[in-house]
Amino acid sequence: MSLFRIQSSVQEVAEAIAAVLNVDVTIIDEDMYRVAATGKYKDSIGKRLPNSCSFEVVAKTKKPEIIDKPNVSKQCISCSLKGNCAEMATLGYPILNKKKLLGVIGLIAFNNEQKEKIQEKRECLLVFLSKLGDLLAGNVNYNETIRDITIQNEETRMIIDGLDKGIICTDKDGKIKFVNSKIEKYLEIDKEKLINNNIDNILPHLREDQKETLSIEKKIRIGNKKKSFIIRNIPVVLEGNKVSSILEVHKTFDMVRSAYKLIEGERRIAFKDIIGNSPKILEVKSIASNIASSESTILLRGESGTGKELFARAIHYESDRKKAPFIAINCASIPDNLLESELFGYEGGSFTGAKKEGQMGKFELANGGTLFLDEIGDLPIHLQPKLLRALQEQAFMRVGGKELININFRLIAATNRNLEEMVSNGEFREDLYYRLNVIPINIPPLRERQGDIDLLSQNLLRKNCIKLEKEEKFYSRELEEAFHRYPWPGNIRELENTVEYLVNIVKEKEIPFSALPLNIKDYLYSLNSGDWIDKKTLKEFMDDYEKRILENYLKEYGSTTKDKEIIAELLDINLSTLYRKLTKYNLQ
Ligand SMILES: Nc1ncnc2c1ncn2[C@@H]1O[C@H](COP(=O)(O)OP(=O)(O)OP(=O)(O)O)[C@@H](O)[C@H]1O
Repeated sequence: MSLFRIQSSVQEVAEAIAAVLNVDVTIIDEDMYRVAATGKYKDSIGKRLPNSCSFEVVAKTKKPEIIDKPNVSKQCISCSLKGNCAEMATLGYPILNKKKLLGVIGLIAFNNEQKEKIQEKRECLLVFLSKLGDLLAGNVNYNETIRDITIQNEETRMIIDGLDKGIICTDKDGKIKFVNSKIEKYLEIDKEKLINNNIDNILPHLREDQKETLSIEKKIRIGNKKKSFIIRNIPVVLEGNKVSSILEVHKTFDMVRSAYKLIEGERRIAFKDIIGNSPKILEVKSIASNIASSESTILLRGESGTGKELFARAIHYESDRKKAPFIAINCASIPDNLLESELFGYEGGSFTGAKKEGQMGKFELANGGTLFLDEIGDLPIHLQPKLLRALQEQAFMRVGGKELININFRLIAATNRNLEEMVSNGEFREDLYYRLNVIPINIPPLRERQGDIDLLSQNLLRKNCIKLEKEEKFYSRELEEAFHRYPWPGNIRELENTVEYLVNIVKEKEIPFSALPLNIKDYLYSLNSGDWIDKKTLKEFMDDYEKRILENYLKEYGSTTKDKEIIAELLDINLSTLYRKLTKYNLQ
């Protein structure tokens, strides 16, 4: 087969030999097919030789063979042409490539003159044919190397074409040598116009001289729009000199999505994950799932820990935006002076401490998806007009930026503050209030959803036993009663923490009332409401007393490290004992 790949060169070699020696020449491959031939056999190129012909013996033994009495010689015994062969003498020489047979060169005499030549010049001919065999083997090797490289190139091209990023390869002077199809699509320019063009004409100011990998964000005008890309410039350095560059071009939007998927992947919430079947929570779930696919702004209201963020996530993941990011930011947890750049991003060098290359804000990150602004009541008044504009125009400017950035996001805001009162006190802009309050959803506190307490507490108990690798536990009757009587000011978050605490500290299967954190027990004792509760033990009375003493000292002397040193000295206990007790009573 390999000789057929270079058939035209093989034919040239056959003709050259025939011209020099004035004999007929046939060259066959390892399967006994005639690859090239001169004279009588020219018409049989491509056909198989007669079965058991003498050249088959050469192929088998990989040794040269001269036959000067065809039809009668022992090598011709089993030839299918025996008795009818017109050949008067043959010389077969194996073509070997690293001991592997590629074929046979055969010289054939049809008259006495040719026969004598083969017989007389036998030694010379063997040397000559060995050189020509090497030449043909070299040609086959070369051809196979070229073929391997072509296949490899094609495979590499297909891999690079299949990447979900654009690739440009330039030489050391910035001339474009290669681009993949993604680049044509991103830049909306044909490959032909890119190849041999200089990169500076396509993506200017990339610091072509750099020798280490650099990433930059770049806005490029494509048609009448500016699009944002993140470009990684990777120099290819050989023996200390840059020989070419590979540019990886990502759509900023795609990068943000992939980063988001990495971080956010496991925090998907569906309405079915929101535990509760009290009529109040069922109603809220039904409203929320009905409006999940709408584009309108939602304002979630409810006390801290009632599940506002959980609802926001469920709305996002049940909306058409579910494949795009859900970006949450708590307006109360970021200092006023940083909030604007966190929300809207900034351009490089716009303030002291800013990154040179600038940074995206939450609005840009949420592009295509949902932005969840928690504690919206804490959004400083000076940022409120900017949020209002971004909401109305779906566009904004980065801090220090001059260009409007268009985005597409849905806003879900949440608060536990009385926004109406804030509006009338001038602390919250009325126009923004109305813009946010398009679909208000109130999430009831846990104390108003008594029916959900058992469901939630049982579910949390199971989850925590598994998480903390504890054997299965159950609540005592008093503890279940306590869960219902306690008003849960911290709502489900407080219930979650309480159950985790109980599973951590109780070794027995049954969790008793006495294991509850002191503040909850104190509250329930203070209710003084009947005999459902376990009686306080002496230890609990003593703990209460100790706690009250410590509270009074902290009130009187303060709670800095220095103050605590003074308190420990006055009470004549070690500082470490004081810290232990403060932790025990939740007074740190
Ligand atoms: N119905 C519920 N089922 C299961 N877990 C819940 C439920 N509601 C809330 N949680 C859990 O309670 C915790 C607090 O919920 P979340 O953060 O959504 O409350 P929030 O109202 O946004 O609180 P904050 O106002 O303090 O930000 C979370 O760990 C959440 O998973």
